[in-house]
Amino acid sequence: METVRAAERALMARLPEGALMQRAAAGLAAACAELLGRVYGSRVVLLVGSGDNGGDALYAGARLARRGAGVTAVLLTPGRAHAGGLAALRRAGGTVATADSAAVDELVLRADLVVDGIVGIGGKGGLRPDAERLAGVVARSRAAVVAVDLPSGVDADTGEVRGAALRADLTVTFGAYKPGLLVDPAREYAGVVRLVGIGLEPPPAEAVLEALQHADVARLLPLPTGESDKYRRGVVGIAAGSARYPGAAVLAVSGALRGGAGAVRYVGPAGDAVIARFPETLVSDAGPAKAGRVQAWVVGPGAGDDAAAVAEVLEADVPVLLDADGLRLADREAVRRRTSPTLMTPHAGEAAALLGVRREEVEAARLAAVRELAAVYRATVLLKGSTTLVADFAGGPVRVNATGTPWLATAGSGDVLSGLAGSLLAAGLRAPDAGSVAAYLHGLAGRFAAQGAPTGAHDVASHIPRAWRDVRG
Ligand SMILES: NC(=O)C1=CN([C@@H]2O[C@H](COP(=O)(O)OP(=O)(O)OC[C@H]3O[C@@H](n4cnc5c(N)ncnc54)[C@H](O)[C@@H]3O)[C@@H](O)[C@H]2O)[C@@H](O)CC1
Ligand SMILES: [K+]
Repeated sequence: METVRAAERALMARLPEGALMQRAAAGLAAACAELLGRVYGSRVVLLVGSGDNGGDALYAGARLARRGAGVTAVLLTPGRAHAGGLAALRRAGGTVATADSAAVDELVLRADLVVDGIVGIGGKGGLRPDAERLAGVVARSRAAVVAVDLPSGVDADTGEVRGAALRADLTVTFGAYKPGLLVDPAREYAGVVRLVGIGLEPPPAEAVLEALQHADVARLLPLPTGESDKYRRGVVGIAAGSARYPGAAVLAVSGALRGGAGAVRYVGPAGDAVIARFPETLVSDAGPAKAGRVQAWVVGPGAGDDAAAVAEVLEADVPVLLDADGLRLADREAVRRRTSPTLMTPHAGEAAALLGVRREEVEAARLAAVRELAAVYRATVLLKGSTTLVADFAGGPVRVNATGTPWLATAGSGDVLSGLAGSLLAAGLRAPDAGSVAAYLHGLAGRFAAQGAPTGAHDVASHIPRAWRDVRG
């Protein structure tokens, strides 16, 4: 949050005191009014902490009170609530209660709207006991809940939620998206997120997270030119599958064929299954080192215990994508020594095994986990899951993928992703771009394939071309 704060300080130096808060409160009140539909006669409860987050809530409450809402501010730390905001609310006809008064629960339970202004980006640690108790009452209420800047109790910087937190239907955030609004588990607490501009633009180079949009992905897609032949467009090698798991090889190849490489070379024991489904594949049963030239390797999906193939691939002087069994079988030092890029694509369980922690710990702190893995392996890491993150060991913003859908949590879907990302590597994309573009296309393809119903991984792969066309407009 230091970036946001620095930008705020710079802007405030140029603006009359309170101007930013007034902009924030105006945007917040407008969003609340829209949610309420009819403001006049509605019952609004403001939960107000001791900082400027509470100030925003109080000024917005004053605006709603002036439009005829019955507004009560519940002060969690009486005596320390924002003085200007409190005066404005009183002038507008609002009333004030303290969190320990007996009537507060009833007030919350009967409200149409609860505005969570307990803490914003200045919050430290989880909710205090009185706030935690109120969060429980809010959860039982049928009121719509609007969080100011971010839901109180979530960590703005990391997306971690260490205890109780307010669950919002809508979060109105100011100036910039905070990581806690984009990364699970905190993201789940935020509901729909609306960004209100207050004239605050943190310098993009310092952003902690970034999310690619259609136009960004369109710029990164490898497109054939008049000069292209299949070798110039890149050959991707897939070392995957085993007698036990031939399907993983087929699915990885199905992703690779749709990723922009000019040809797909398959190496491993599932050649017959691959050829039967995709006759355009170049198949070899010699090891990766003897398979002929490729511009990138994918190793691991369904590979069983073929540690030799993983070691051979890691020696190759081209980009390598490590997935599934490949992650488990790869020697850490061999990965760190590599001079060509390495892209690792674990899910939370695999990431936990590599870091030597429990899966729950990775799920609770996804941002920290993806950064740490990237640093430990000197690699680019794509952490799959509810919010897919891509981090590079060289630092820079972590990319968060916005296109995912829970329907993608299906067997074999990761094999398709690894083939797709490997193909983009072979076509010349940098590892962070190959990972994030693949996640983006894969998420879109999953949405097109699912359309609200369960879908299989092969179907996701066959919708990748539609995702390309959608991105290119
Ligand atoms: N700085 C600015 O220019 C702007 C700030 N805005 C608002 O101001 C907020 C940040 O304000 P502050 O820096 O005052 O910080 P907050 O209001 O987020 O919280 C800090 C206050 O809460 C207390 N506190 C910290 N952790 C707590 C916890 N776990 N439980 C209960 N109380 C806790 C602290 O003692 C401090 O008084 C933003 O989130 C946003 O809502 C907006 O008004 C837009 C402009
Ligand atoms: K809040």
